[in-house]
Amino acid sequence: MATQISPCSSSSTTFSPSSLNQETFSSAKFFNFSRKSSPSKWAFKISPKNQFELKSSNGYPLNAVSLHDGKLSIPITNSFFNFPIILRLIPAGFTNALVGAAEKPLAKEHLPPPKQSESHLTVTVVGASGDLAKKKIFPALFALFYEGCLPQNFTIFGYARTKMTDDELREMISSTLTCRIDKRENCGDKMEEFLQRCFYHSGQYSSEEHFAELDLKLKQKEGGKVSNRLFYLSIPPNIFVDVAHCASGRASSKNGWTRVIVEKPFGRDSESSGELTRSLKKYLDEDQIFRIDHYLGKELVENLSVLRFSNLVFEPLWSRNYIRNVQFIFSEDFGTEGRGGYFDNYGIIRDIMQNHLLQILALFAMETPVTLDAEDVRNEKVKVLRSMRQLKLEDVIVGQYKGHSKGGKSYLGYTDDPTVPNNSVTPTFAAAALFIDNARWDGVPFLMKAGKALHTRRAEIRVQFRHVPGNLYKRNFGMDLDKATNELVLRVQPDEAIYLKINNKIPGLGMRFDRSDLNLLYSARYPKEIPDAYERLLLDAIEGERRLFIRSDELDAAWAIFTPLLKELEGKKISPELYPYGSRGPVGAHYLAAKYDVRWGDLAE
Ligand SMILES: NC(=O)C1=CN([C@@H]2O[C@H](COP(=O)(O)OP(=O)(O)OC[C@H]3O[C@@H](n4cnc5c(N)ncnc54)[C@H](OP(=O)(O)O)[C@@H]3O)[C@@H](O)[C@H]2O)C=CC1
Ligand SMILES: O=C1O[C@H](COP(=O)(O)O)[C@@H](O)[C@H](O)[C@H]1O
Repeated sequence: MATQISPCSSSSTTFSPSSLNQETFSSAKFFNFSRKSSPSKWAFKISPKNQFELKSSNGYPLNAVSLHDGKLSIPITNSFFNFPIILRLIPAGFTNALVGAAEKPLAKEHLPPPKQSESHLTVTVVGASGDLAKKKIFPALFALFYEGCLPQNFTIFGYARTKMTDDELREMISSTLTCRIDKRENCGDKMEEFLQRCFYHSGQYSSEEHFAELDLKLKQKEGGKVSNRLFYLSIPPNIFVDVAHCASGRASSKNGWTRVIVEKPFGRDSESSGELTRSLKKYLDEDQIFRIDHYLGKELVENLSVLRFSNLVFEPLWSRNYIRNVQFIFSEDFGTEGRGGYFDNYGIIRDIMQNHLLQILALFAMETPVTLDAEDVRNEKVKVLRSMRQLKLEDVIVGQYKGHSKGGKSYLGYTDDPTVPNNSVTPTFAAAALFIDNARWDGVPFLMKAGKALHTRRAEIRVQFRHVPGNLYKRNFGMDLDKATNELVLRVQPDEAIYLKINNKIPGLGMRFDRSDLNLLYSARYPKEIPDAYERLLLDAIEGERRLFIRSDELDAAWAIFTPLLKELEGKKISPELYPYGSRGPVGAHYLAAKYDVRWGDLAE
């Protein structure tokens, strides 16, 4: 039986012990459950005669459970999954001091969350009038509401300088809300219900007074319940600290939690990032700061660890012994249109490589974490990032797109954008070779390639394996053994897929070979629409799950790899190689790969 559990909606699930990892016990047992709990944690084998009482450590009422025909049935409710909770499964008649003794006092952040009906969640989207808020944040909040993932009592607030009424905010966001293709029923009613929970407050980002006004409105909505407040800073980075100051001083919760999601960019280099962290920490504790990298919320990125750590066929191969190189490729088939002003101050290395691609690399290359808990995973990511060499100028090439006409249509070059200086040398494309100086990855090139205005939109991880030693069939491959190596591809987007390139005999009497794919195409295997990355990350922030958010020491380690290179590039005003809009990017990327005896895997496709 596959143990598929809808993360948020109410359901009653029956677990069949025979299909899961099994455990026999006769005394009280503790289980740490959260939405992320792996099915193996749900494993019980219990004598068929026993009656068990299920109790949660945080006061949630959970129905008693009993066994029927060796099956344990647990009612799962919204509240059950909205907060990580520890459950104790106690054999009937087992009254003991052990149960009490085993419970540790909980730290403030881990205090039992109050019952749903007694608490109220508010999500304040700061910068509500902006592009990201409209495009991603409000739609993700609606999707969570539709899925039953938001608590019973919640309110959404938009905050920005633009003058708007509540109705105008609703009007603005209503055009961006959609229901999933497979869930159209009640869509209109649900949207209306959601919109009625959305409100707006106009204010300055550095005005304590305006945040105090917001606080009053939040209190009104909370109606005396315990208040949990999430602020999403969807604003330019130069005002992050002002907002953190005002929100924490004048609009933070007095009796529940206050968390702040901070959007990238987290600084421009090691110094500015360190300064930003220090400034934020004047007003917020590290565990209140949720630095978001939305690539960590993408389905295939989340699956990377599952693929590697739960499949025996992969983990033993995951080292320099079998892997020749790893490639992280990001391309977009549009330019910086509309965001040129922001982009010119950052460039593609800061916009994509230092965060999205490096985060994926860290997940890919880290050692096995002790557990899947946030701190264990982030500890391993920091270790691998700190084992990386600082990136050198000779291991990087940069490019910038120029105008191009194709099929009677003209595409403007990067510097044709009126918000970009004519003489800008900001890279819109970069390729880099990175190295991890540890025992597992010594000498393996980790190549990155990221660009805007290229021929296609794509994000993928490609793992190229070594040649087969003493290959019996090498004559069949001719001179080019590279073409015969196995390659594992995780296509993050679009058309999520995992495929493995293998060599195969073409059926027939001869001995001719073919390169074929063992292909797991998500749309064919999993017909459900995949949630947007922002949904997963918002839900995690609401639940207090930090695993997919970036800790400050991870950020320091990430900037340490790129800062010297960025300074050199900018100090020397290195001119980028121009490439036509819609092309495959600068040819320098091929020379860089060739220097390490690598061929970009995406060229063959
Ligand atoms: N857009 C995207 O696709 C992505 C964005 N991000 C990050 O998310 C954050 C928000 O992005 P986005 O929505 O595109 O940003 P916007 O430029 O749209 O800014 C958001 C809001 O902030 C206010 N604002 C803009 N400029 C200033 C300024 N100079 N001073 C004070 N307030 C200002 C405006 O609201 P008002 O005038 O009403 O106050 C604006 O509506 C940024 O940090 C960005 O880097 C990250 C990934 C992707
Ligand atoms: O963070 C950013 O990401 C987007 C690409 O995100 P995706 O989820 O659409 O792949 C990129 O366009 C933008 O420049 C960058 O700031």
